Amino acid sequence: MKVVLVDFLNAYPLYFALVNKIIDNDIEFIRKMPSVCAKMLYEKQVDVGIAPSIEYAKSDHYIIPNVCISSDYKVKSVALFLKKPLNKVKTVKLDKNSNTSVALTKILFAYKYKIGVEYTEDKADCELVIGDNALYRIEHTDEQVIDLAYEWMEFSGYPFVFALWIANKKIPTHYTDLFLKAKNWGINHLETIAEAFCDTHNYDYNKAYDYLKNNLSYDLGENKIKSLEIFFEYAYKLNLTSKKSNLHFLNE
Ligand SMILES: C=C(O[C@@H]1C=C(C(=O)O)C=C[C@H]1O)C(=O)O
Repeated sequence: MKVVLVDFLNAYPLYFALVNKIIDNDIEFIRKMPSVCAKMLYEKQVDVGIAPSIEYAKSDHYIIPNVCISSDYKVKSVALFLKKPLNKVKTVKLDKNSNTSVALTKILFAYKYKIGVEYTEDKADCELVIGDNALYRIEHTDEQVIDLAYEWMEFSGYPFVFALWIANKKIPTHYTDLFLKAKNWGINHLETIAEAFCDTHNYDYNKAYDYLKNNLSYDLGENKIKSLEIFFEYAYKLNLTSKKSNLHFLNE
């Protein structure tokens, strides 16, 4: 079993216990940026992966139930950094590590802000940044920062789901059980995880812990499933996906 993992602090709680063999397993792990996780999963270079949620809507894959990377209010690490007031923004630079937040940005500009903008890879009036890069940038910027989980909550009324465990084929329940056990271990050991991250990254422990505890959540309950359905509907409406997506969970 080959599994690709998102190499951001926000994903650590889902796999820390597996990668460090706190929970015994025979899985081969690779860590990549989210957009690369999506590609590897799609090209079947791996069997399972943590991948941007929008990828599910582009595939005929399976969602592993009861687990995701989401935010119930503000996520902190998925943000627009503005050089101008929002109503003056004409160009938006996207983050090439992301797929889901790129789609979310496009949906918010089209349907919430109702501003026509040009998307670019170059310097722009406003920039989408995700993950650890966003956590660092927030510390050192005087730009206006717009939190995209908060914006989605205001727009849709639901907590946003950034990433899912996705399998590109049916896998034995033994493995889905391992992923759920790892999540449960992770959410009960956020101190250990924040500490391990700060040992290898130049980041403050209290901030890492606060981020994991208060900005992120990992259960995939009914309101988050509803949120995914609404997100996929808007993505389809905006031609970001080519089909209307029904959610298929493993072991159902
Ligand atoms: C919350 C975040 O979620 C990430 C955002 C993703 C995306 O935009 O495609 C994919 C995986 C998540 O780990 C973040 O990186 O800040």
